[in-house]
Amino acid sequence: MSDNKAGENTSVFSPEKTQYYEVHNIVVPHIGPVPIAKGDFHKLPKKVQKFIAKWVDICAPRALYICDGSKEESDEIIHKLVERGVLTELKKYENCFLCRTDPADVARVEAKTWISTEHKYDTVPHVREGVKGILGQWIAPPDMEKEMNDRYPGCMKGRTMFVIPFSMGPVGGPISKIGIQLTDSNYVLLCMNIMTRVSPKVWETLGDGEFVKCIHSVGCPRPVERKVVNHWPCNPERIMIAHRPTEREIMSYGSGYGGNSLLGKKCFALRIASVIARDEGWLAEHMLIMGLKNDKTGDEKFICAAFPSACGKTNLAMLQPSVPGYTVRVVGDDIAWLKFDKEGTLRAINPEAGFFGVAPGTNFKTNPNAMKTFQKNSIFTNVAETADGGFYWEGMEDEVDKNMMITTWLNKKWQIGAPGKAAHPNSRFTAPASQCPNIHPDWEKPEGVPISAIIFGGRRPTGVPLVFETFSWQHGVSVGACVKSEATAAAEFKGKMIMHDPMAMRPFMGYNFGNYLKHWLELEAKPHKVPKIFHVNWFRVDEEGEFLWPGFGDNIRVLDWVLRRCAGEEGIAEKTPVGYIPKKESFNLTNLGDLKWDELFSIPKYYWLDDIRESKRFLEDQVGTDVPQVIWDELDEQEKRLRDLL
Ligand SMILES: Nc1nc2c(ncn2[C@@H]2O[C@H](COP(=O)(O)OP(=O)(O)OP(=O)(O)O)[C@@H](O)[C@H]2O)c(=O)[nH]1
Ligand SMILES: O=C([O-])CC(=O)C(=O)O
Ligand SMILES: [Mn+2]
Repeated sequence: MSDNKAGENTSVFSPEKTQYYEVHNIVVPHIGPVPIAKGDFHKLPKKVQKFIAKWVDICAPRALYICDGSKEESDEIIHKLVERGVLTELKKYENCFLCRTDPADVARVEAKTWISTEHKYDTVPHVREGVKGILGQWIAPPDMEKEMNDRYPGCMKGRTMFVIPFSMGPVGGPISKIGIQLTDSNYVLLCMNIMTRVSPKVWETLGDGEFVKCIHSVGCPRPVERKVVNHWPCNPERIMIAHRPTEREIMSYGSGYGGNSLLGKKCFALRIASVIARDEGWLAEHMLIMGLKNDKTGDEKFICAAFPSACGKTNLAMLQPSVPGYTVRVVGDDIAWLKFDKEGTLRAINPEAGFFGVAPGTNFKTNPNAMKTFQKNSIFTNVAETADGGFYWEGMEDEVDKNMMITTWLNKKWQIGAPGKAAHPNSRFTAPASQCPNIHPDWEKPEGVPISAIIFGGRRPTGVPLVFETFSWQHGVSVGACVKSEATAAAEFKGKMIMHDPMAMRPFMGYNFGNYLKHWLELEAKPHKVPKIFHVNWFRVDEEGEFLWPGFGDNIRVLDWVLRRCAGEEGIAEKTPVGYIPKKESFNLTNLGDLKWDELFSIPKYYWLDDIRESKRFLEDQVGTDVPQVIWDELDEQEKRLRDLL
């Protein structure tokens, strides 16, 4: 790569030239001219030209393609991918396609995700000696440079480099941010077109301004050395998802899947954005946003909820109520950017433009709104296919003919009832949010919607009640800091272990978690009106392992109680050591049938005492001296309340 001049402290990635353009080529110092397949390179902002040139010089693609996010562009790419066998058309629907990945590339890889800052403790907390930190992985800049040098030079040989200008949040909105992703994956381009706002308008809005630099390569230059499985190039052994928050830069190598490759999502909108949010006084959170309009009064309230991956955000956001009373509409299903306005009201925007949702478990009973959203213009990854050109996954048993021939995600013939699974447990749909039948009319409102409640939750098979309200903002933050959940298929973990996932952000923290908690606590300052904080658990089971709560559409009953509490309704809550729980007679139980209320709401003293000790140990081990004193005080008080319990 570039030869550093003596004494000059530049990265090996910095080309010296600033003039890169010939009529049909971009000309870079080390590899010379590279043809421009599409787009007006010379019209791009200068900073962008420099960014692209630097990476063309390093990655050595065979051509450059500047995307415009148009329907024609997607159609052209889809056509090519269908011809090559990368995508299969799902003929039963309009403009829907199935993609099967290499089975070695099916989920986020947390063990290979890194953040690089000059000072280690900017990124990770003071973890106890000998303990492996789980709240982010730090890598020193020189080590990162070395890893990059081992991967990127020539990594796009024989492939096209796509330049994707995208906005997280409505283009030009006051809370929105711009990113530019370079990628050699056309699947990624298609999904980015759905998940973010890709448009030439981004160039105008950007001008000379700052943008988040996103570099992505599947790590499979041509001629390929690694066998390509399913026409899905990737390099799982060499995956590295790296972030430089100070430089607002993301470099992702080796994977084409989901949160590893759609860099606007977890990498930008959570990890990098949480750092920007810290610096600018707002929050970037792993939260859904939804609106609930009271049909009687017409009053509408919005709430945010943070659950770990594959724990029910998409389902709650799209909720179809099982009982009358509310009109429920979705603003976002995965990520919220929250900012206090001048009046001190907390407002949230959904930075995304699409849903990248878990397919298994989704059906017309559990989530009809999702089903209706992806009947057209959608991409399905690692689901199964029915003989009549439809999608199929676990949970659709009652919606497909029992004798239907099905091809699994692994391309094997299969029928309902046969052993094994038809779809990968982390298989996903990618669909435009605008197609959701209950999308909120204000979902793209640039200044966001006002938030009345924040809800934390996780998969807790035992001990944790269906819902409780925390006593204060500080208590709520301590509850968020202690969120735990059973592992799911969204990342590489196996088995059903209960893991800590504080604030549902464990895999997505962009900076020292202790400082993140301080930031949350500081937001309570005047004139900020902080919302109430709740905790929910849809996943408690009885002795037979059956869910105690029906979940899905019935979750409206819980939200009803939450909103009544937010409105200050008295007499509907009972105080317990962990928070307020509903009084049974105040809770909407109409048509619910048998419900083991006492079991669903019990707060077993010794379970909770163990839990709190374990949470304290977790914070001591993982966050150490960075834990704010307020959090210790809250945990001590909670422990005392539990001890006093008869
Ligand atoms: N029992 C039960 N299962 C649920 C409920 N809500 C969601 N699920 C199941 O949990 C799984 C994940 O749900 P999602 O809504 O996709 O979870 P998510 O939080 O959006 O996941 P990510 O997109 O990975 O962040 C699916 O298989 C759902 O069917 C519920 O209320 N009760
Ligand atoms: O990031 C991904 O691959 C999918 C996702 O939404 C999550 O894991 O929370
Ligand atoms: Mn989701």
